[in-house]
Amino acid sequence: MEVREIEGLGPAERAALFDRDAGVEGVRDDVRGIVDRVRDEGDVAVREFCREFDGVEVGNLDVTDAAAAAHEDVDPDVLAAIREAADNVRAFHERQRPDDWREDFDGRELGRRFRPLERVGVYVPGGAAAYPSSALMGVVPAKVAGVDHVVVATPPAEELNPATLAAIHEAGADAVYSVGGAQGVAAMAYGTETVTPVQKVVGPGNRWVTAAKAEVRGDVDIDFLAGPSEVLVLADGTADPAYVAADLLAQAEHDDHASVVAVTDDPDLAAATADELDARAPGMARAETVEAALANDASGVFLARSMSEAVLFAEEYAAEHLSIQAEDDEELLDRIDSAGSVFLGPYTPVAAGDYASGTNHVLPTGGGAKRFGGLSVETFLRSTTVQRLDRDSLDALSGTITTLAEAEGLHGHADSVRRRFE
Ligand SMILES: NC(=O)c1ccc[n+]([C@@H]2O[C@H](COP(=O)([O-])OP(=O)(O)OC[C@H]3O[C@@H](n4cnc5c(N)ncnc54)[C@H](O)[C@@H]3O)[C@@H](O)[C@H]2O)c1
Ligand SMILES: N[C@H](CO)Cc1c[nH]c[nH+]1
Ligand SMILES: [Zn+2]
Repeated sequence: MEVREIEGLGPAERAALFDRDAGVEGVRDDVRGIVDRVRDEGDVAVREFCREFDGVEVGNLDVTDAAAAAHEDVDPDVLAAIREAADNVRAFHERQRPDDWREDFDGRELGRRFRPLERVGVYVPGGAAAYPSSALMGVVPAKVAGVDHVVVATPPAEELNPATLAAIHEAGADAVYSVGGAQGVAAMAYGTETVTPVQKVVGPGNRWVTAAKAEVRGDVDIDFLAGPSEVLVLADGTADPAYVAADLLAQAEHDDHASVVAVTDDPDLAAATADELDARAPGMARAETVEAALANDASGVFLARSMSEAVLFAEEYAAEHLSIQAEDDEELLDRIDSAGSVFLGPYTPVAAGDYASGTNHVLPTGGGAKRFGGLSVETFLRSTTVQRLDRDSLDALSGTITTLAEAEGLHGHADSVRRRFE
């Protein structure tokens, strides 16, 4: 792989890096057709798309019982790993649960309370790879938030992946449907004869899933666009090129459209990382996918003239995962605001957060981290403000309210205050 200097990047190269969309826009028209048909035709369309895109004749779309059975039968070592990961994810997300509060503000009692959504849909991917970990990342926080009915949609297969089913059951999903891709998202958003419609669709997926979430947004709520995986490793000369390359290769194996980047001010590290990528990619089990991801125009190894230039690059990229492998990692982190999830130091591979440390791996891609954060307990909550004023506190505020109300020409508002003092 060629090392590119940031200084020499032209406008088209910068746009490919910083306005990347991982092919999502290119499938928007196709996805609109799929979503419309599922909304209009329900299970018939779902079954047809399962046949067309997954090559599977789906009988019963509802596989909730199969998930319970898989939980009984799955390899005990896999179940133990699922349970430990679920415990860690639960512990981290319980820490996020906000408390209701009321406080006195000069005699005005004001507060906020939080209530869970009632019905949410979690997309659990499963095309090119199996994703039991994504089942935990979507369902566990929803249950911690107190969502009553959590449904899951996951792609069909001649034989559904037992670890994915077991994780869905372990996480506490209430219903599981065997439908993936854009049709899975649409089924949860609009409901079908079999699938219960939900208020919010969350979860990661490939470009068809991501385009479908963009399509249904507005009719139902969504979390954000969590498309093909991304990592940016910000490294200085102290980093080990084998670790830097390993973190890039790990995310590259998700999808041809994954984006993986290393940025450093050290020419030797840049060259060694590029060599390591070239040496290791061809031998990987998913070599074709890895090589496609490394070749895409939002991926690469970049040389900065200074760590300040590298930091600016990382900020503009706003990666889903930001790994900092450098001596002054905390100082560099202080200078970056935009990243989905941050991994500090040589012994914090992105894979730790992908599976088991406890943080959520459903994270914004395509620069979404400039505007919002990843999946959390708040994703599943709505907040309501509450207030109580007494006669004295209303009296103290009445002049301000009536003056503003009259300035707006809304005399009924002013009158609703004055009447209380007549
Ligand atoms: N950003 C995040 O938080 C995050 C987390 C985990 C995984 N991911 C990403 O999730 C994705 C998982 O992808 P996957 O493919 O393994 O599983 P997936 O479940 O996302 O997609 C599989 C579905 O894609 C649909 N599909 C495939 N080809 C199609 C076509 N030509 N036309 C229409 N639909 C088609 C099929 O319906 C299939 O069921 C990867 O891109 C991975 O990087 C992202
Ligand atoms: N890296 C993915 C998020 O982009 C999450 C994941 C699941 N399994 C392995 N990795
Ligand atoms: Zn991953």
